[in-house]
Amino acid sequence: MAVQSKEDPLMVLYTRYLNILKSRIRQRSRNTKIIATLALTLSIISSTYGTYKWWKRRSADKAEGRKLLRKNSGLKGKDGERIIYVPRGNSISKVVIRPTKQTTFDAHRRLFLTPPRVTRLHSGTSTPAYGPPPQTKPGLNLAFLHQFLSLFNIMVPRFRCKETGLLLSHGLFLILRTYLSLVVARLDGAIVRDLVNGEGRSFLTGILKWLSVGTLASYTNSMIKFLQSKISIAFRTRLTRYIHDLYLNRNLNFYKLTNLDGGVGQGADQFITQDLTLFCTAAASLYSSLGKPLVDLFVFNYQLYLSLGPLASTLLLSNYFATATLLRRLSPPFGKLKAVEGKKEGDFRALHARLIANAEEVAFYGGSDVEKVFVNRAFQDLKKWMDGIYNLKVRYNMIEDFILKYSWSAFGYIVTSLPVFLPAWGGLGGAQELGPSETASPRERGRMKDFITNKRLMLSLADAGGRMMYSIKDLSELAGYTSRVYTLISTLHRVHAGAYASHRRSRPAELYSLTDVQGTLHSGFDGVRLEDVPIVAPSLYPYGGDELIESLSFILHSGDHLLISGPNGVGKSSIARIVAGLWPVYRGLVSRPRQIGTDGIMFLPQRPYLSVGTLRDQVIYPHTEVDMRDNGKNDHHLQAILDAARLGYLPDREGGWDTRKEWKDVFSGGEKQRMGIARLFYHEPRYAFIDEGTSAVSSDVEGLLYETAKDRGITLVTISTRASLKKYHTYNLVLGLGEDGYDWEFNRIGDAREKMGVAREVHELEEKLEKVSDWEKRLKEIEEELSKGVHFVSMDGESVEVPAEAATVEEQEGVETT
Ligand SMILES: Nc1ncnc2c1ncn2[C@@H]1O[C@H](COP(=O)(O)OP(=O)(O)OP(=O)(O)O)[C@@H](O)[C@H]1O
Repeated sequence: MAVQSKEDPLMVLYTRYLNILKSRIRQRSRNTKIIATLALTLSIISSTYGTYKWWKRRSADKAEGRKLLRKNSGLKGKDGERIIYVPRGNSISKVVIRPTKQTTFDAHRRLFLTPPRVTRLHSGTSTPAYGPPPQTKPGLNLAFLHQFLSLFNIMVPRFRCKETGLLLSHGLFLILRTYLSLVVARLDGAIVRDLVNGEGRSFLTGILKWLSVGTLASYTNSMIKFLQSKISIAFRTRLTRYIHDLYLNRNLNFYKLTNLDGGVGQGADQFITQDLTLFCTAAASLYSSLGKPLVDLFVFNYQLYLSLGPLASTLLLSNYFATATLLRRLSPPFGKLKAVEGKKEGDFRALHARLIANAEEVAFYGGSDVEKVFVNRAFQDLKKWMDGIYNLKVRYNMIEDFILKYSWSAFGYIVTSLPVFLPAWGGLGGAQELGPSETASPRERGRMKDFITNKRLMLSLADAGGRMMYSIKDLSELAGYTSRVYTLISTLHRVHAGAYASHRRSRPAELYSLTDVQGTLHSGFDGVRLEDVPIVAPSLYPYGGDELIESLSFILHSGDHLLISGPNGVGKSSIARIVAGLWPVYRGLVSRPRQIGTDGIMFLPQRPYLSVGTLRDQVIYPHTEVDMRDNGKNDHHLQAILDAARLGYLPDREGGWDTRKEWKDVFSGGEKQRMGIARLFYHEPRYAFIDEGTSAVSSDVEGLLYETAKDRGITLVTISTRASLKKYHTYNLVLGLGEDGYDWEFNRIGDAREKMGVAREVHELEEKLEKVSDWEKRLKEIEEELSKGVHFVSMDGESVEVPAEAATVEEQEGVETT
């Protein structure tokens, strides 16, 4: 057959361009040749010098990394980038993490919050506000295309980036593999022909060629797999960093996402850890499972067109379309099924995470049985869903397998037989059949070679087509993962931008919902000020929150310490949440210092938090060791701080500053609270909110801690129900007054109003005490009477006095007491 006997097209191209180059060089003058040689030498010297400088810089980096590796290597570079050194075998590699710029988020907001109408992801309101509405089912539709392209913008941010390089080299290897498959198909045919012809020399050469092509093909195959994994991890790195930048930033999106928005349910952990990984793996594998077969389809179809003729090509193409249409119709909605599976996995995982976080409490209550019921129920739910998916899959796989493997191969045999049975329609193969008649035997051998080559091509083609068809399912599953990741990122954008709009344009926003935030949080004030601020416990979007206090106003300057007191659940901690920016300011104005922590304002939460890391990290949290050293502090300072917080024994007890433990299990309740106070002493903020920060600390130590904090120039805002703390404060904000408990009072401790308030309180207490003493008196009288004896009236009306100890016996015998 002519095609197989032709020279390799790649070799033809190579020889042609080599000859052109040689002839051009020959035509040049002597001077030009000298100049060109000089230029080449210069460029070699300069690139060698460049490489030498690069190598020196790299060695210096490595030396720096080795020095910093054992310490916390979170160095900060320009533009907020972080430099970390990671051990890699015997060497160390430097990783620079650049934060995503605000302008990038602004540019992407359009993609994630205002999708084009045609995708039907848009909610229809004029104001851009929502992530995908629930009615958009994940599947092979325009919404999927939009979501995937939006994510692609993050995964491959510019043309000149690492990911483009990876995709291009992956593409090159895919083309190389297709080319090698062609070479293999030809070789296969040639080897069989030589074997049948009994040409030993050609046969051996064929085998040698086969082995060398095989080596190259194996290398290509493993490179394809390697690059596929590299693409997957590169995509994952881009997306994870992007999500982390959006999730963990100054806007406190990680808190707001679950506590205020609720768009992603229980939390983002499942989305970030599992769904994102599945999405990246599916996206990277789809590139090769769609890209390679697509290249194969074109190349092999063309080859088969040449050798089998137009009829065969038409038949093959119609076969593809028919199969794709049929499978698409029969395919269950894998995208939607996968998205729901992801959610159920998340629920199950969340229950386990919750159990780990609260293990001690559950153990004290002996709650293992009920917790088991919860986790088993969640697992059962997940299992049922997955069983359903497997049942659907088994039916679909059966049909898919039959069509792609057996009916396609039967069809393949028919197509390859075209040159034999229908030579006029059989392309070059047919032409050979119609050619001048040779002896029967060489023609048969030629047929065999052609048949084997064509069969191999058909097999590769069937494989390519099959993989394309299989990827319909993969594509649907990818649509499910895409929808999950897109939902997370669009919800994060919504939280980040505060882009909330009323669901119905005609209806006004619900009172105290996220669409009804009209207050201002002003940071940059030297003090804490609230002006007509309602204290509202928010509900999840789009519902309205509960008003705890209608309107609160007070102002606090440096040096004036404030105690916020009142009954439980009245809204004391809520004030701290509003000032910290965790909850929205629905109305009025809240002013506070700009900085959080050192030189600004700091909040010690009610539940003490201990981070992962060393003992040192616990004291300096949220600083890192590098920050600590930048601030001119060292371990001696930290020791003095621990001494002041009455925790000076900790480094010895725990084995030094660099000890790493699960600190939340190591420290006692009081130690945890004192660690919070130690952090306060380390950061020395101008203002500090302490929410029940010393409730587990003995009162003598508590007093010392308060005095030390004040001596260090920290203005305290203490939230507590302990009246004994009054003596360390200047002002007292009392909540929960009045009949309904909605009133409040802000008094200077010790002034006339406060004294009146205290007198009133004392008076109320005295009244209560009087009542108690009346009751005590009465109780005494009863006891005395009982000890004297009890008068009983017998059944016949006579009064009988019975000693106390006998009374119960008489009672049992039916005597009525008076
Ligand atoms: N994350 C939250 N989302 C919605 N409502 C909340 C949230 N946290 C607390 N609340 C509600 O806000 C109200 C006030 O809570 P807050 O913690 O301010 O009370 P508190 O006065 O500090 O009580 P305690 O003295 O018990 O600490 C409570 O009714 C509570 O249910």
